[in-house]
Amino acid sequence: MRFDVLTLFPEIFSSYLGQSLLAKAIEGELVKVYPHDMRKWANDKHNRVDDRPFGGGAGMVIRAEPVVECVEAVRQEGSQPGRLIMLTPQGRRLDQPLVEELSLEPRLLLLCGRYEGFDQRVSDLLQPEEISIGDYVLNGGEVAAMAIIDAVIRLIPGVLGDETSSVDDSFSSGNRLLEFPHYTRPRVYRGLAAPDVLLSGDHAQIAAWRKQQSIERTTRRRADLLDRNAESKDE
Ligand SMILES: N#Cc1c(-c2ccc3cc[nH]c3c2)n[nH]c1N
Repeated sequence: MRFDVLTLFPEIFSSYLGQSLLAKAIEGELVKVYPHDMRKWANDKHNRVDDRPFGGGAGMVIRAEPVVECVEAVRQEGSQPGRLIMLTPQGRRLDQPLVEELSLEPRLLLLCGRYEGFDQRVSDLLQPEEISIGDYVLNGGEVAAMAIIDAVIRLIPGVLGDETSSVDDSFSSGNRLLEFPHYTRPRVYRGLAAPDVLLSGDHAQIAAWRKQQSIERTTRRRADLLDRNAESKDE
């Protein structure tokens, strides 16, 4: 799977690309991530990538020309145009079903804004899909792009080792329960002991305990997910 990230701050992705899971996926040629600096396409006489908004108001707007030309050029680099996604607070909320859908794409182009956002002609000409990672305001689309890459690569076959699977993750398709609590050595830490059932070797009992813990935790913290669980079972 190929990700092209179009941004004004490609350096943000340098250390992110080195994080272990992604680095292994890149090393294993399961994933490729290409940051692109949109400033390279700011070729007007002032080499400006942004400008003041028509109609006045605070902040700056990213000019359409460098963005449209960057997208067109980057698309030429690959064997297929890819699914173009603009990160924006106004977009469709990212959830696990959408992550699963995106993980089936061979190529994603992630368009990261800054300042007050993009000139509207970027959307008019490129018709990007708009996605938001949540109802809070970030300073740009880069963190959202990393969230999408991070969530998607977990679902690409071979990225997670054999010992780890995304199947039982909270929110994976059909699974709307929060994870159960985890414990590891030492058995007792500062007077707090790991539950005996986890050391019993009785896998049926362990599975039952974990399921109960997930249900209790979800009921306490995210009862809304239980409603969605019920709805999806009715479908
Ligand atoms: N996705 C997303 C976002 C953003 C976002 C995205 C792009 C820009 C460009 C300037 N400010 C931005 C905020 N805020 N909150 C989200 N969930």
